[in-house]
Parts: sequence; C-alpha cells; structure tokens
Amino acid sequence: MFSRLAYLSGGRGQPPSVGHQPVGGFILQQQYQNSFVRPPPPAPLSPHLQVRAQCDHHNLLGAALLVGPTLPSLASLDRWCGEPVKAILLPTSVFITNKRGYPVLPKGHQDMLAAFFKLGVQVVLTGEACHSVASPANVGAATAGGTAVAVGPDGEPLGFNITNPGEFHPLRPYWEYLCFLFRRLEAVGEQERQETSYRDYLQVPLQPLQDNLESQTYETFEKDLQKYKLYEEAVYKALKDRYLASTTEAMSPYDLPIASTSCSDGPSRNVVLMVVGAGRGPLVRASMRAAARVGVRLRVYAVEKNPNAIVHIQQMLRSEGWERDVTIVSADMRHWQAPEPAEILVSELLGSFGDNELSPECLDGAQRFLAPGGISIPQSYTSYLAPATSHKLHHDVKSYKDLEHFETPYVVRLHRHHLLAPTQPLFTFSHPNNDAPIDNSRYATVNFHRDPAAGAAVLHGFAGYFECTLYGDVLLSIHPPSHSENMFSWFPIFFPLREPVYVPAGAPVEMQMWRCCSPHKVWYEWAVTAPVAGPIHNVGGRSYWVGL
Ligand SMILES: C[S@@+](CC[C@H](N)C(=O)[O-])C[C@H]1O[C@@H](n2cnc3c(N)ncnc32)[C@H](O)[C@@H]1O
Repeated sequence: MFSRLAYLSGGRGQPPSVGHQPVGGFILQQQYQNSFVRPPPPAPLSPHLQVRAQCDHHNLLGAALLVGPTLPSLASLDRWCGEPVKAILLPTSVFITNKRGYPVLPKGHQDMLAAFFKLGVQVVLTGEACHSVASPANVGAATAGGTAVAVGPDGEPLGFNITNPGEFHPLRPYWEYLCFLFRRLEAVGEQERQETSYRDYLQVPLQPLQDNLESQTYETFEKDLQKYKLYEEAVYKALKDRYLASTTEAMSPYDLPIASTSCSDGPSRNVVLMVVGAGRGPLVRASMRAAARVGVRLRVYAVEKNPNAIVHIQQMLRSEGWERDVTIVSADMRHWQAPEPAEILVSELLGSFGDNELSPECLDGAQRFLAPGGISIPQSYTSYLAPATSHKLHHDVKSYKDLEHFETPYVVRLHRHHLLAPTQPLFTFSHPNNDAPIDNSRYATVNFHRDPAAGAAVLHGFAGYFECTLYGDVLLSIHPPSHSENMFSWFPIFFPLREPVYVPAGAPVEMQMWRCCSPHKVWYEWAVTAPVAGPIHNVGGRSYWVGL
C-alpha cells in the first residue's frame, strides 16, 4: 500500500533526494507503525494533511507516493486525484515476474499507474534490479541520445530517465514495461484534446441575460451537435404526443434530410412554437427538423434580445427558405407582448448549475404567452453538488489574494480533483411555473455521506452540475451519473471555500446553500456546517451576483 509518504519541496533550498533517503511524512509514519507497543490515541490529522496545513497549503508542496506490494482500497486511492501528487515512487521489489522472466506489475498496480499517467504524474523507479533479464543486442541504439523521457497523454513528460545510453541499464526492463503500460493507454479523443487547455482553468460563468454574447461564443455552442439533437428529439416527442398520439409510428432517424413541412397526416393548422433566447437560431433549426419528421407545419417565433445574433437568424431564414415560417422578434422575452399564444416554448438558458444563468426568471416572464396546457422545453432542471478536493483550484483562487474570488463560483473543466462523496440534489425548477406568487429563492441543507474506507481528506469546495428534463424521457445532463453522451457545452461549476476544511475519515460533510433574489440580481450564498461550521460565503451577493 501507500505505506509511506514523502513531501517534495519545489521551492527554495535543496529538494530532498527522493527514492534514496526517506523524508518528511515518511519518517513520521514509520515511527507510528513500528515504535509504539500500544497504538497512540488517534491523531487529530493524518500526518500528510498535518504537514500541509502547517505549510498553509502552500502550492510548492507536493506529495510523492511510495507504492508497496499491497494497494489500499480504490476509494482511498481515488482521494489522491485531488492532491498535488508530483511523483510515484515505484520500487523494483513491487514487480512480479511473468512467464518469460520479465518484470511486470500486478493488475491493480497497472490500473493505478494508468490513472496517475493521465494526471501527468512522474514515475520514479527505485531500488536495485531484482529480475535477471538478458541484455538485448540493440539497447545502445534504442537509447541513443542519452535520456529517454516518455511523454504523458497531454504532452506532459512522464520522466523516465535512463542515463549511460551505451550500456544495458539494469533498470531498463522495468522502464520498458512502464513505457508499454503508458502506450497502452486509450488514445485521447478529439473532444478531450480540445478541452486539455481548460483543465482546472477557472472561468467566471457567462451572464447571457445581462451581457450580449459574442459571435465566437455562439459558434462554440453550435459545435455541440449532441445538445441540438437532444432538443430536436424533445420537440419531436412533444409534437408527436400532442398531435399524433393516435397515428402510426412517425419517422425516426435523425439524419433525414429536412423535408417539406407540409403534411398530410398532421393537423391542418400550424402549430405555434416559440424559441425564446434563440441566439443565432440552432434551436429554430432543431425545431423545424423535428416538425418535418413528425409531419406538422410550424409557425415559429424566434425571440432574442441580442441584436448581433439576430442578424445570423435572418441569414439562416434566407438560406433555408423559412422566411414565411419564422418570425424574428428582437426583444427581451420578459417584456415582449406576443401576438398569439404558443403551444410549445423552447429555450436553452441553462448554466452549469442549471438555474445560474437565470432561466427561471426569464421563463417566468415568457410563460405569459404559453397557451393553457402548453409545453415548456425544458420541463424542469435540478442542480447537484458534491464536496471536492482540488488543491490546484484552491491555490488558483487563493493567488488572487482577495475575498471576492473566494466568494465567486467558477465554471471549470475539473481534472485534478476528487469528489469526497456522491452528489446530492439541490434546487429544482419546473416550467411552466403555476405557483402564485412565484418565488425563485431557495434554501437547502445538504448532507454528504462518505465511504468510511475513503480516509481523511481536505475539502476545498463544492462541484456543481445540473440534470434537465427537456421533455418526457429526453434528458440533458452534465451530472456525472447521467451525463449526456458526447455533449460538451457545459463544464461543471465550482464553489470554493475560503479555508480548506479537514474532513476526518468517514466523517460526513454538510453544507447549506441559498439562492437569493432581489429585483435586480440573483446570487448564491454557501457555508460548510460539518465536520466544522465555517463562514457564509458571498453574504448579500457582495462578491458575485447575476444581473437581472
Ligand atoms: C445560452 S444562449 C443559447 C442560444 C441558442 N438558443 C443556442 O442554443 O445556441 C442564451 C440566449 O438567450 C438570450 N437571452 C437570454 N435572456 C434573454 C431574454 N430575457 N430575452 C431574450 N433573449 C434572452 C441570450 O442573448 C442568448 O442568445
């Protein structure tokens, strides 16, 4: 198991010589294991967490994990994903011998290394060669150049260094095996490659209501074909349920060419469908395709408040020949007076936390023109939260050296992180909203139950997601257990904590969150209440809010 832990300082002074002399937490742990006859009372902190707390969670403090022949539980291993692990120290004694006499690793060790390779962690081979493998004839040529460095999937060096190129290095068979394990990693997909530069990169969430989005932002949205397929499917099912319930199965393939929207089986009148927050028009296109598949004719209103986006909808209508079917409305949906009621209201005003781009407030305004019994797509959405360790994110927020940044939620492609417990649902919004009066403020206390085997951990904040029912069984989700396949429009959201919180092994985490509303802004406040109570973040929306 990871029986020992060494800390590496990347700052001033001499770095400890890792792999030869035990340092820091390594000695601490050894004493603990070997010197006491009776076990001491439980330590208030795990040794490595204590060292880190005493160094004020300094960014230049990293961990090197010394791997033994027996690995800890998966839950315990997983916890290291959010820690600043710089290196895995892999003694040759951990290797076993395969049938051909070569050193190989047990399956659990292979999986563990694969996980750390993906995080760009270096592997340091330690110890003497203890497997006698014949020297291959071509070794000198293969290592010509002196230093062999394997490179991680995202271009980060893995750092297997072999010196003395002309000779057969006794550790070479181990190194070659590690290279083999590395090469065996699944190739990184195109989408993942594109997202590499966003990993653990903090972005302040968009405010599409208060600001007008740039063309480039719409372009990025529109690359996510999966999102629009899901919307098309939702509109298709809504139209079908509503107007063709008694007819035979309609066409289903997505890739049908857009057919004429004239229809012989469907209703003779046009169906009024409004796309509110139409952007450059992709949801208009998805709705038209759905209608063609069902065989109904639509009368569409495309409502958009951003004049720059409207120009693109006009172009789309011209090129598709939809000028008579679609009316463009340049207005804020909350104030527009519609000339007729809509049977279906389609929108995509969702943020990474579902309601954080003010979908509830906008749709409450727009539902005035939804006919009685009319359908909103989406029908509902729920936010989810999970406690998270992410040393990297905590450091990046801290480096701003102000309170404001600790009281701001961030959109972030979480990478080096670990969720301390499964997600829990938080706030749900449904549309149309028939409450009187409508109140979009929310409050919840959330308990997160942890696997006792997961060990102690540090809590740096909360990762947030959403799950949305577009219509019926058509789900659009970035919630990990139900994430829509191949959809990449949203990264998770991260609510940081001003101070990292030590969470003892198995201890539950509890937090409170508020969604607060005033006439001009909406904001979140959040606080940890267990294992210890902490301050309420963003009181009164003093640091972060979303403008109405
Ligand atoms: C997230 S974008 C989605 C754009 C497009 N529907 C898509 O899926 O690519 C949200 C759009 O809604 C618009 N929007 C937000 N609030 C609005 C409001 N109150 N009235 C009209 N448009 C609004 C924004 O300008 C933006 O174009």
